[in-house]
Order: sequence, then structure tokens, then C-alpha cells
Amino acid sequence: MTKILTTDQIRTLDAYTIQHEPVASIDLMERACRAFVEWFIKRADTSRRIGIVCGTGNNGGDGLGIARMLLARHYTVTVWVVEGGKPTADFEANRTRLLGNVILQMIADTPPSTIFDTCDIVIDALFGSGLSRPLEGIYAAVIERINAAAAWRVAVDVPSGLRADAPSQGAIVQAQDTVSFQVPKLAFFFASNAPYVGTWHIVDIGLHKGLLQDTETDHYYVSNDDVHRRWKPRARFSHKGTYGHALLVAGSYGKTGAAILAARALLRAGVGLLTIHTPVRGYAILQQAVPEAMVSIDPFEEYASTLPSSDGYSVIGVGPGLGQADATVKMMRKILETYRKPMVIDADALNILAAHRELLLRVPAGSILTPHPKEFERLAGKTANEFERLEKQKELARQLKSVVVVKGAYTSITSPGGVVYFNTTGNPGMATGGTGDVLTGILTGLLAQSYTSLDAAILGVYLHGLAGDLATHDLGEDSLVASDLVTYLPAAFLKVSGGKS
Ligand SMILES: NC(=O)C1=CN([C@@H]2O[C@H](COP(=O)(O)OP(=O)(O)OC[C@H]3O[C@@H](n4cnc5c(N)ncnc54)[C@H](O)[C@@H]3O)[C@@H](O)[C@H]2O)[C@@H](O)CC1
Ligand SMILES: Nc1ncnc2c1ncn2[C@@H]1O[C@H](COP(=O)(O)OP(=O)(O)O)[C@@H](O)[C@H]1O
Ligand SMILES: [K+]
Repeated sequence: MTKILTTDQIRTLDAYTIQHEPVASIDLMERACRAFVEWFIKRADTSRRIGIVCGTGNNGGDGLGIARMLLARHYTVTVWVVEGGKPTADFEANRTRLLGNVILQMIADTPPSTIFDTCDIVIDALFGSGLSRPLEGIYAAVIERINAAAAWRVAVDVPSGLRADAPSQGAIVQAQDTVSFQVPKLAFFFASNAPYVGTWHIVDIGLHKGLLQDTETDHYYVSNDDVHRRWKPRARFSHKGTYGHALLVAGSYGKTGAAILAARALLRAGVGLLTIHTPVRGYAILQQAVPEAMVSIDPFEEYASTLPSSDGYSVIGVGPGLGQADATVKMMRKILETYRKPMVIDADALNILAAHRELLLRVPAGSILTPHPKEFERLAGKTANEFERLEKQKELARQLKSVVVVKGAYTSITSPGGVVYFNTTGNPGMATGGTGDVLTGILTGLLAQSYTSLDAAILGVYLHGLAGDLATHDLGEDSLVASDLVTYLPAAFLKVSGGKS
């Protein structure tokens, strides 16, 4: 698991590294500059004209160090320093080291609109993690010019003006790429910050490994290695009973497709047996579309109303295409009154819980809820920003002793203990109807095979996104449809298992 740390934690790590490695503060800055430059030179050749915009703090100090290193590699570099604020010691040290290499262009007033016209690339080193209030005045004016520049904008550590652990206000640099030191910052995972962060990249600056390991956090992001460790190979003498019997309660008149997508994904996720409960109208369709599954037929024609029995199923997945008819609400009530094993709850099943809140408290411990942001809002109420939403998500997971998965780019998975795991696979091609139904199927299939709820959620969300990435590699984002995720799920399993699936 890769940690996401707060600015305060990173500051502590910086100080600890300086004291215990030991390394001089300026040498740590030198390492940060070198890490940035190594990243940068792989992506820009010396024909590109570079502008570096510096503040007078340590982020600005980085900018000056980067300028020196790029000049030594024969890049054409112009350095601007925005006046104001007491320069830090390391900024001063790097200013001295730069003397004679380049003349610093000081900015004391609103710069002309043409200021960055001669730059192919603007490196933003105005402010980093030291930001303590919204940027305004001269800083806002410079940022306006940076954002208007027809150049590739690259931020050092964080885009200037963006707060790493809290909602941001004021002027913020809109970087296309952010090269961040050692660990990603929480703000990078939120949709509202995407216009500022662009694509983020992590470079290692060698902060103290021991303390990095010991630093506690509630926030992680998921890598291929973490997922590989959670995946379980099938045993030689196993049989279909080993892999659970899932019940999928899905589909209504006009929405049998949702049941098909979830069912197909469930089977491809490796479940032993699958029964789908669906209204009469869905029966013939499902038997043809998913011959591997058994079908339990509801007495009602168009929507589900009565589940004969929930006994004997290892897991219930409920929601895709379900509808919210009164009879369906009654059925949900009955399920929640009788079934005590973990469930996967999605789509209309979540909307039913939101509209009948007494049912919410009956969700079996260890369940997985998979709302998209709108469904989450119905469940947990409106929030002013994504930081607040994340806190509510942790609260809901704790309250229900369940895993809450809020879907989107960087889907967030919250454990019952309130720990958050951000998924890193997936792409905008997946923003198309039915992809959520596929996820419900995958998660239900994994839970049936006695993965823990948290492992099922982390592995399942990762596989789902990876299937999307592999599909996109062949088909492109625009043409991706939900069925493609099912088609590419086997390839995703193969990749996660290191070819052993
Ligand atoms: N040893 C270290 O601490 C290292 C720090 N590094 C760099 O240092 C950065 C942090 O540096 P600093 O802590 O000096 O902070 P910044 O360079 O981000 O900001 C400088 C100063 O600006 C002032 N300021 C904050 N908000 C302002 C506002 N709205 N208007 C005007 N002034 C404002 C504050 O007094 C702050 O200390 C990191 O992001 C990273 O780039 C790296 O060089 C790695 C090592
Ligand atoms: N831009 C994106 N990047 C990564 N994943 C995405 C993106 N947009 C959507 N997805 C994924 O696609 C799925 C959409 O689910 P959902 O909103 O429930 O759709 P539906 O109800 O149509 O099935 C989620 O798993 C989500 O994480
Ligand atoms: K910056």
C-alpha cells in the first residue's frame, strides 16, 4: 500500500530525514531538484524554451536549483522570481549558487500579458506545501498569466495555490503535470482539483524510510503489488462448492440488461454457482444470455417482489436494474430482516435504503455498498466539498461496519475502520451506462469466494478498472461499452495474478 500523507507529516519527515540521515537541508533540496530534473529531461529536449516561476520559499528554492541543473544541461532557461515574503535560507543558498549562470527577472507588479510568450514550458515553483492562505494580489496576477500561457505547465510538488489536505480557494495554477515529492497529496484524488493537478507523478527524494514506514495514515492508494497479494489462486482439489453460490437480485422490465451485465461479470469473477432472481419478463432473456446461471422467477411480471428464500446463498448482490416499486421495497425489507451474511448493495437497492433509512441500519456487517457520488449524496446527505464527503464516507462505513465504495476516477474504498484506499486503475471510457453493474457482479463474485469484504472491494475495483484500461488499449475510450469490461476481465485477472489465474 502506498501512503498518502498530510503536509504536516511530510514536514516532520523532512525534518527527521535532515536530522537522522543526516543530510543538510540544502542537500535534501538538491535531491528534490535532481529528482524533478531527471523526470523532466525524459520528456523535454534542449530545444524547448523554459520559464521557471519562483516564489521565495523552499518551493522557489527548488525552482532555482532546477534552473541551475537545466542550464548545466544546456537548456534555455529564464527565471522569474515574484518578490514579497522573506526568502528562506535554502532559497538564498540556491540563489547564490545560480549567480553568474542567469539573471533573475524580478516581478514586483502585475506582469504584461506577453510575459511567457517566449516559453514552450512554464515550471511553476511559486508555492508548494507551505501555502497558508489563498493566493491573491501579485501572486494571483502571475498565476493568471501562467494559466493563460500557451505553454506546457509543470508544477513542482503541488500546483501553486492548491492546498494539499483541505479545500482550496483563491488563484491556483492549472498544471498539465504535477511532479510531487515522495508521496501523493490527498487533494490529487479529487475531481474538483483535476484542472489544477493535471496528471501527477511521484519522484523519490529519499525521505527517511523507517519513519515513512512508521507514519500512520488513514489514506492509501492501491498499486498492482497490493492487489496481487490479495488475489487467491484456486486449489487443485477444489470444486464449484468451494467458490460459493451467489444470488443476484437484479433486473426489471426494460432493465434486464443490467442483470445480464452483472451476471456475466459475476461468473467471470470466478463464482462457483450463480442464481439470478428476476421478474417473469426477464426469465427467457436471462436463460439465453447467461446459460451458466440458474434463474429464480419472481411471481411478478415486471419487477421483483418476493424472494422465495435467501437460505443457502454465500452472498447476495442486489440492485442493478432493480427499480424502486413498492413491492420491490417490501422485498428489500424482507431480505434485510432475514439475511445476515455480507451483501453487495448497488444502484436502486441503495436508493431504496436512502428513501427508507430504517433499512440502512439493517445492512449486514461486512457488506459492500457501491454508490456513485449522486447515490452517495442520497445516502449520506450533501457535502460542501470532497474532503467533507470523504469524512462522511468514513463515517458511514464505521456506522454500518461495512465497506463503502464511492465510484468515479480514483474510486475511494473505505473500510469499516475508516481507512481509505484510492483505486488507480480505470479511465473515462468507463463513463458509460452499465459499467457499475459489471462492478457489482465482480464484487459479488469475489465475496462469494470468501474473500474478506475489504479484499474483495480492493481487488474487485482494481480488476474492474484494469479491465477498462486493457479494453481501452485495444478499443479506445470513446467506443468502450460495459460488456467490454466483462470481455477483458479474464485478461485483468491474468495480469493481477502474474499469469497464474
Ligand atoms: N526540507 C524541506 O522542507 C524540503 C522542501 N521542499 C520544497 O519546499 C516546499 C515547501 O516550502 P516552504 O515551506 O518554504 O513553503 P512554500 O515555498 O510553499 O511557501 C513559502 C512561504 O510563503 C508564505 N505564504 C504562504 N501562503 C502565502 C500566501 N497566500 N501569500 C503569500 N505568502 C504566502 C509562507 O510564509 C510560506 O512559508 C515543498 O513544497 C517543496 O517544494 C523540497 O525542496 C524538499 C525538501
Ligand atoms: N473517468 C473515469 N475514470 C475511471 N473510472 C470511471 C470513470 N468514469 C466512470 N468510471 C467507473 O465506471 C463505473 C460507473 O458506475 P455507475 O456510475 O454506477 O454506472 P452505471 O450505473 O451506468 O453502471 C464506476 O465503477 C466508475 O468508477
Ligand atoms: K508549485
